[in-house]
Amino acid sequence: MKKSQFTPEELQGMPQLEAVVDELCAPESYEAVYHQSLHGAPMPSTEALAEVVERLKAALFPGYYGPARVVLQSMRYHLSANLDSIYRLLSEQIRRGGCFICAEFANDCTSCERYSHETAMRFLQRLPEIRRVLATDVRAAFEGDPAAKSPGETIFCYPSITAMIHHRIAHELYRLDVPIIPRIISEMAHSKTGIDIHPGAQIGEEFFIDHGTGVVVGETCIIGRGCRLYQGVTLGALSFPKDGDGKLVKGTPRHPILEDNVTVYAGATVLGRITIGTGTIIGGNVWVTHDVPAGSKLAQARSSVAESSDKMVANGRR
Ligand SMILES: CC(=O)OC[C@H](N)C(=O)O
Repeated sequence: MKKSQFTPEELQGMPQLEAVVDELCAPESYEAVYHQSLHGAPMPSTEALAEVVERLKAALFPGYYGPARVVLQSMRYHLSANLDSIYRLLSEQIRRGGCFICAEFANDCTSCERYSHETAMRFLQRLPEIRRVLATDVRAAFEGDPAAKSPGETIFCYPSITAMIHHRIAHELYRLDVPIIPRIISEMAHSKTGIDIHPGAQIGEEFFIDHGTGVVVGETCIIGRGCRLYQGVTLGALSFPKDGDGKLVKGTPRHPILEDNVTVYAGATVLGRITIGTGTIIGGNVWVTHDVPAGSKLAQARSSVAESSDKMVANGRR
């Protein structure tokens, strides 16, 4: 007889494992956390979407991303093959996103196949405009940072450009009402850069976030052209209104509007549906919850100088 592969101790554990399985299979345990795929569509794949974004980066910035040796004579061939792959991969992910939301809300999604191909194509048709706007972000990064030695350095190295590539892709998919995929793409950039921009945020041309870590830009923000943020800036909501049933009201405009050429320095927090007028400069760590007229300069109170460093230490010890 063949010897059991399990030790006596392992076999003794089996009934206990079975009890765990029983509990996890009870409807009251899984109901709130179980996703049933619809029409054979599993959840969107983060791996496939990462490939879509990498391929889009190669299409938008040839030579910087994707095949390193792109020459002008071969660009059409690289691009055509790449766009063909993106079209197929993205259609499938859009289909999965559509089926995901239908499963969540028990909708009927019989046209998901046609919807996903049409939507992927409409997105691809926006690529030339996405590239045009991203080129203005690159210019803003190069012209806005004395430490940047060339526009190419910002394309290849700057978290702001990584975040904006993801954002401008995600925002177009969001505008096309694609469920969940835009958010997955935004969160990829968030993990990579520490910059958290909701795909719904409307951001004008020539946008630059210097350094970037800890920046948060909320869903209903509207940002004009030529704005600049530094690390740790929050453009957030001030309150969370609830409906008669005590449920959070979703989707209402609740984040700031920054008019053109606004600069917000490190650590500042700007909250609520307020308007920050053109050309305003908000200093580091300032907290703003009211409208600000154009051309304002907001600064934190100056920190006072201690009488002497000896005294500071002595006071600290007492
Ligand atoms: C950025 C921010 O305000 O976050 C709070 C919340 N997620 C909201 O969107 O309102």
